[in-house]
Amino acid sequence: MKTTETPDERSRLALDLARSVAVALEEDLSRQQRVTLVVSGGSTPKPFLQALSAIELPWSRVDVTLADERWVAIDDDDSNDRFVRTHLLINHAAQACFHSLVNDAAGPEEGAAEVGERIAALSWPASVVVLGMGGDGHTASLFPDSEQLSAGLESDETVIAAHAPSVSQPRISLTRHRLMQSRRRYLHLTGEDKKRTLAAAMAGSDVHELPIRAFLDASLALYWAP
Ligand SMILES: O=C1O[C@H](COP(=O)(O)O)[C@@H](O)[C@H](O)[C@H]1O
Repeated sequence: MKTTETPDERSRLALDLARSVAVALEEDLSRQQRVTLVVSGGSTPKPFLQALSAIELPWSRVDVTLADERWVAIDDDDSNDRFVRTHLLINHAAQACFHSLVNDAAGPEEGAAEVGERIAALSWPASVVVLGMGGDGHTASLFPDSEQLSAGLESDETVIAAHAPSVSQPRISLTRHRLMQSRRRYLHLTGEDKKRTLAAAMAGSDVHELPIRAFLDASLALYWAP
């Protein structure tokens, strides 16, 4: 099915989302010393991260981390770490403190305990979590075909190691439990295909079929453009 890209609408959406996130961070920074911002990887967030980076804020008091990560070297093209450093930790946001979801361990199973401790030590609830969604209804690295999906949706750990036949690299993901420890949650989507997936998610209730369902509550702010 054809998806028509409309860059202007996507750029406007990214700017709207960036402004909304910045207002939220500023509001929390007026009441507390440090705030936590959780962002997603993938391709969709690039213009949002760039727009957010250009907004003036007391960024040195903002801790940034990821909803999920591929267990690859931080200079790998597929690294969300690299993605955030390239597109968010620039301009004003270069002053933010970034907390990676990877370490030197051989794989996410070996590395998860240390990463989880480090991420749990940030200021929670997070001010803002910005989620993305794949066409299969996954969010973060909570994939419908993953053996670790139940753990990701139900465990009270901070992170889980995740594998799925549909993706080539091992992953590490914040759990639903940790992602829900947030004052504000946004879902940032583009394209007709994702709109259809979201509509399907809204029409049913099996979180194992479409994991994004586990996050669809009245407080989730939807940001979509064609
Ligand atoms: O694998 C991932 O995919 C989703 C969506 O990515 P996109 O490229 O379609 O924007 C993302 O939200 C998730 O964090 C990422 O690891």
